[in-house]
Amino acid sequence: MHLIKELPKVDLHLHLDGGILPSTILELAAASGASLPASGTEGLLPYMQVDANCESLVDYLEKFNFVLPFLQDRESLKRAAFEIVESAAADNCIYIEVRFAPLLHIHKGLTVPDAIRSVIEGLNEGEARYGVKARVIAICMRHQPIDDNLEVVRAAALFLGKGLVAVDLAGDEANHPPARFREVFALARQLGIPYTIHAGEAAGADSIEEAIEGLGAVRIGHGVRLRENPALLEVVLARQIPLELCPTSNIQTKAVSGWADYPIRDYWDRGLLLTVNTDNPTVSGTSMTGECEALAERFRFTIEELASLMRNALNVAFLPANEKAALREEFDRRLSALGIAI
Ligand SMILES: O=c1[nH]cnc2c1ncn2[C@@H]1O[C@H](CO)[C@@H](O)[C@H]1O
Ligand SMILES: [Zn+2]
Repeated sequence: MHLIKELPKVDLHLHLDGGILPSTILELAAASGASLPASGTEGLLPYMQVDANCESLVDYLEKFNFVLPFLQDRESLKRAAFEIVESAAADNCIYIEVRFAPLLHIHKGLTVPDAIRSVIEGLNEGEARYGVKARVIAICMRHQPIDDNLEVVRAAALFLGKGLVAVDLAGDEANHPPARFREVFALARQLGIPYTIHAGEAAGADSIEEAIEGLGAVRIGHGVRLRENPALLEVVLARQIPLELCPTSNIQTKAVSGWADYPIRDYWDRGLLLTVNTDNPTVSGTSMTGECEALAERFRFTIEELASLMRNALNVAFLPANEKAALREEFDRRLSALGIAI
């Protein structure tokens, strides 16, 4: 559809390690002397991106193992963060929240605060260069010990309002239900750090309910399986708890069986507060433009509806009110320059 590329966009659910470019891995490997299973970007892509054989979230998560060994020092983290902003700028994003799990980047001597600092530095450089506002969400990982996740939350508190805006919980949802992490998110609450939680992707509505009621999440990562509990759907609707939908990823992980069954139009018509995001541009082979095009083609989302999804994202961003207001002004200016009225 006309104007989708130009539409100002907001990506609230974007994993740093899911958006590494194959060309960057080639360069990082060359610099460190590491050997790779392929010599060019095309040959590397299958190691970094899922294909039609992806059967589950566990299959999907396997792709991250390929890139993580290259992201264990300050410079590579900083570079990855900078490049995420660069790609977002090419997609006409005006604001992105980039999430990453510090515990996955401390295998060669970095500390958790070092890792967070490096990502913030890269995002700041990207923001200065490209004018895309970029903030960090630190992720706790479901398969990691509680104590280590508590350390992530404590480190996140050091950077709150200084480049970091929130914490999250990600990883293998089906085998690690959210209830085990109550203590971790109680600490986040105590420290005043807002949080979103991945739920309702590889597990059903119970997981969403626990994320909201048990853990106190103010946004839900994915939440696409919410329809499995109509009563809970009513609660999420009434409280206008935002869902960070990632359509392409949700279909690849089999959270939803296919595009025909993807519930976004139904959720939208019911008035749920929806945002649309990439999740992992490289792993999923997508972009914000790609996600918007899919919604336009498959569900007849108009450019005005797509713009409303982006405005929803601005409204629920983990930013102070004054920064949000400034971004909303920029957003409205860019929309009116395109002749889009919502
Ligand atoms: O859609 C998802 N659901 C759950 N976990 C995910 C998803 N995408 C990525 N990660 C996990 O988050 C880590 C830090 O970015 C990634 O390494 C991956 O394990
Ligand atoms: Zn995710």
